[in-house]
Amino acid sequence: MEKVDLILPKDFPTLKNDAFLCACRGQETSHVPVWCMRQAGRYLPEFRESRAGKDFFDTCRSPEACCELTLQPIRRFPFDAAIIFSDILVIPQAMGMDVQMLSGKGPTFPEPLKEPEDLLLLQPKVDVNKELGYVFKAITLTRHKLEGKVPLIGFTGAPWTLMAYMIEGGGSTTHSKAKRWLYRHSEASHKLLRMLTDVIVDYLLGQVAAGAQALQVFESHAGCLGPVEFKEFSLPYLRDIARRVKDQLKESGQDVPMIVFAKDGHYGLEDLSQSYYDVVGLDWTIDPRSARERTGGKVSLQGNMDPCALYAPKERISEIVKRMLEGFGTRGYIANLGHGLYPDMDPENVGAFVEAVHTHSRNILNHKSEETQTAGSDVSYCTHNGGVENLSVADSLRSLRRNHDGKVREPITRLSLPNMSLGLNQPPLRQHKHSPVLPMGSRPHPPSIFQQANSAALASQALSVSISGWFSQE
Ligand SMILES: Cc1c2[nH]c(c1CCC(=O)O)Cc1[nH]c(c(CCC(=O)O)c1C)Cc1[nH]c(c(CCC(=O)O)c1C)Cc1[nH]c(c(CCC(=O)O)c1C)C2
Repeated sequence: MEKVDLILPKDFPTLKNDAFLCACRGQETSHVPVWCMRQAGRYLPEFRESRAGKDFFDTCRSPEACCELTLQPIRRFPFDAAIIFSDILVIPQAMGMDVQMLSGKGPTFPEPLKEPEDLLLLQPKVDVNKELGYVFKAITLTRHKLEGKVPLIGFTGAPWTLMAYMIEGGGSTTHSKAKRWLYRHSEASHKLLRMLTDVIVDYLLGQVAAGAQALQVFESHAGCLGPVEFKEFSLPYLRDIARRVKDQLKESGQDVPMIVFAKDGHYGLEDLSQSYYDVVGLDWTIDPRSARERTGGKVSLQGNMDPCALYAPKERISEIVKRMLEGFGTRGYIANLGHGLYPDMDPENVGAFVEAVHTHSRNILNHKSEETQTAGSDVSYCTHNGGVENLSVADSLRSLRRNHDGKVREPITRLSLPNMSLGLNQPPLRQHKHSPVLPMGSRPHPPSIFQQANSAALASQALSVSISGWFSQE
């Protein structure tokens, strides 16, 4: 028996920094958590040294190597989360396809899928413990070795992105071979997407059983689909994955935050915010305020600085980060890049990015808490029996809790802020002198609530959470 087999997914060290997990759930944090996609990567000299001369997928199959590569960025920077070192293409391998990582070329499938008959060559049922147990071992080992410093994220590629690689045989700019299947062999495409979805669900559940504390689903090739194809070939499978994983975890009393990152999939933002995920990851082409408006507080957001901004001088990085934080607000937000780090990036600038997120967000939060103390006496919160209690804005906001389906968990009667009030089908309420209250019993046109609530949300940086309560309780 190998040493790593004796390390079990239990008795994990206590988590010391839960900012990332709290932000995923829309809860308050003392700073905005930050991590970077591809934080374990070639921009780090220690990564290049560890990987030198070794085959990429041999490295992926070594739990000790994956653990070491995952920990390297955590030792260097105060990231708020670690992501397990692996690759999305281990799934096609588990389904029986040969995938090699060729230097200078990237992932290559010597025998990609060409026609629908080729689906018969794939394993119809994958035993993830047998085929991908090495990833689970890497997760368990890493979770122990992290010593509770930060949570560990597990991940997978989404069905469409994996399908694209399996048909293209590697990276592509047009994805024309894979898209040919969508237009020409739509039934076979759905069959393949369903097969992938089944493996992915088992794979993600296996990652959680091994110790993953959050899960990210990468739909890296969403951008080459139009809105219609996205709705048919990507969204239903992304939804199915989150629903099935969440449902099965619920049965064992677990709730693990799930993040969906559909790169360049702007048109899917509203749909993705109502797809059982806790967090929607954004690339840099979306404006933070507009993303908040379009997702209406139903999910937390993650992203979205242009990775190339890391080529800027440190002072400029700091300004860009500040603007990004002002756009997203500090609650229900995880700072990240809009895509992965590139190999030629300067680790020092990555450090500057992390520091800027922590420093600016702490400043904003400290400033906000001073304002909240002043605003506290202006806030009235009406209880169920019609009484009125005075609560601070912070208390009122704290009592808003989201479920992953976007519904407010605790019954909120009304939340009044100096410039905004929301009523939720409750007994007659008294109007606070500073609060223009929506008339009881009226059903204002949703967009008008949206506009009002959005300006309040921008001011308070959290109110948007209650908008979903309004709609879900109607
Ligand atoms: C560091 C690395 C990885 N994969 C590859 C590399 C570079 C090659 C090397 O080090 O030798 C090849 C590697 N693997 C892949 C590519 C992209 C090829 C292409 O389509 O152009 C390359 C060069 C495929 C891949 N692999 C992944 C995605 C989804 C994210 C994204 O959109 O970038 C994709 C598309 C996921 C992935 N891949 C990796 C991680 C590790 C954790 C971390 O982020 O720190 C993750 C999450 C690790």
